[in-house]
Amino acid sequence: MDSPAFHHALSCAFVVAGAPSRLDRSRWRHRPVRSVCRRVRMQFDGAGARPAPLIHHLALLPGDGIGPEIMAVARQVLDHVSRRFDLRFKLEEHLVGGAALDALNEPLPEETLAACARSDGVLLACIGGPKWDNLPREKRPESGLLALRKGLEAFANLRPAKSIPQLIDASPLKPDVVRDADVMVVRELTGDVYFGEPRGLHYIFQGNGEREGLNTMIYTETEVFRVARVAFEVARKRQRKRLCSVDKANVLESSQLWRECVTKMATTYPDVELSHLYVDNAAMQLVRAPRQFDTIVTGNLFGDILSDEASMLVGSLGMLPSASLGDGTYPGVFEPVHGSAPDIAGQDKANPLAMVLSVAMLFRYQLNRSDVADTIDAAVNRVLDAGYRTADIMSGGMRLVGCREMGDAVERAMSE
Ligand SMILES: NC(=O)C1=CN([C@@H]2O[C@H](COP(=O)(O)OP(=O)(O)OC[C@H]3O[C@@H](n4cnc5c(N)ncnc54)[C@H](O)[C@@H]3O)[C@@H](O)[C@H]2O)C=CC1
Ligand SMILES: CC(C)CC(=O)C(=O)O
Ligand SMILES: [Mg+2]
Repeated sequence: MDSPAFHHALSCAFVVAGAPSRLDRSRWRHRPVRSVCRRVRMQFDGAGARPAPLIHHLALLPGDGIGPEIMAVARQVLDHVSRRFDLRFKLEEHLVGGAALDALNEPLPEETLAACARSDGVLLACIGGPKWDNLPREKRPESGLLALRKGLEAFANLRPAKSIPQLIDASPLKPDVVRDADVMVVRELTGDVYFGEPRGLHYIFQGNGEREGLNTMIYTETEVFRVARVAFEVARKRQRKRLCSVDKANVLESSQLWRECVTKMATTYPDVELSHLYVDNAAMQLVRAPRQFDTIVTGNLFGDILSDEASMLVGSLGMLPSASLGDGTYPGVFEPVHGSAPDIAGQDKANPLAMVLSVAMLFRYQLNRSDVADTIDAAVNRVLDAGYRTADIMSGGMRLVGCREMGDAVERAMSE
């Protein structure tokens, strides 16, 4: 699972037949060499000179709510990484979500998508908030997030939820239930009911004296095969090599197709043990006996819900990072699982660790630097060992800190 070759394969080598592109690449690829190639290219100062460090161009999207607070911590981590590993970053902040609506009346301005598309990796904090909740659908911050994922063809969202011994008491579940739980949710991210097709077939309609809301749940075979393939690859590299596909095939045609495609894909992966669960049962099993799960593959809607639920294996949404990956044409998006937490925004209460761990996933899955990722993961571990806790993971005898102090603690721990 941790071999550079595997992560390189995951982040850039999945060849997906028939994946339509919604970007005009020639317009946005200002630089001659693609991101994935840039990673392995050395830059030379001149004949006989020492190779200069690579410059990684990263697009940072702080977004809304607690977004700017946790993005500040991500920057701290990147600054430290830059010094310690002699890496050079060009960090560019761009607007998305409510912040973009306020400034430019668009939840995903074209320049933001273009900058992300030509970057070497995208770090996104979170978007949304009550201020924008009553806007028309296409003007909501959430539409900007969906358009970003779709625009970058980030169809596979890896959401690891691994119980952390130091946080066993932070989980509302019994220690005996969550201990050693280690689940990787692979959530399909650019299809399903969030992207009902044909475009425009989603509405609230006034007819016959009452309103009607409609969305369409659609999966094509191509969409299921490509995410299933990622999930089988992930499962294959894990120790237990088990994959559970979660659907609602007893009721939904799109789920029936999902199950057929995943089952077909399994013939290519005889070393991976495939099982199927209906989503209602899966939701119950996840809190009843989470250790039965290894890798889960599921659709966009079910994955959204199940991964928030899985955060309770660790203790807080504030601990869950994610990587949203495509076939390597565009960079991945590295983003916490949580939203903008308006209830605690601007109060220095947010847990920045999901964001920090998402930075680690950027190095592991996108920049092919598992050594840097390991350093960041280890620093988070040390900080928890030392007893630092934000309010969401606080338990008896620990040291309550705010977002900024947690960031400082991570930075110090990275130097140890
Ligand atoms: N990827 C994204 O940007 C997402 C955005 N959203 C948007 O976020 C807004 C709020 O949605 P909610 O349903 O409240 O979900 P949420 O994930 O923002 O918050 C749920 C609960 O978890 C807590 N929480 C979340 N992240 C935390 C952190 N890092 N540290 C400490 N506590 C944390 C919050 O305080 C809240 O009590 C909405 O506008 C929603 O659409 C929701 C989910 C994902
Ligand atoms: C706001 C949603 C579109 C996103 C979400 O809840 C998620 O990606 O987990
Ligand atoms: Mg969600």
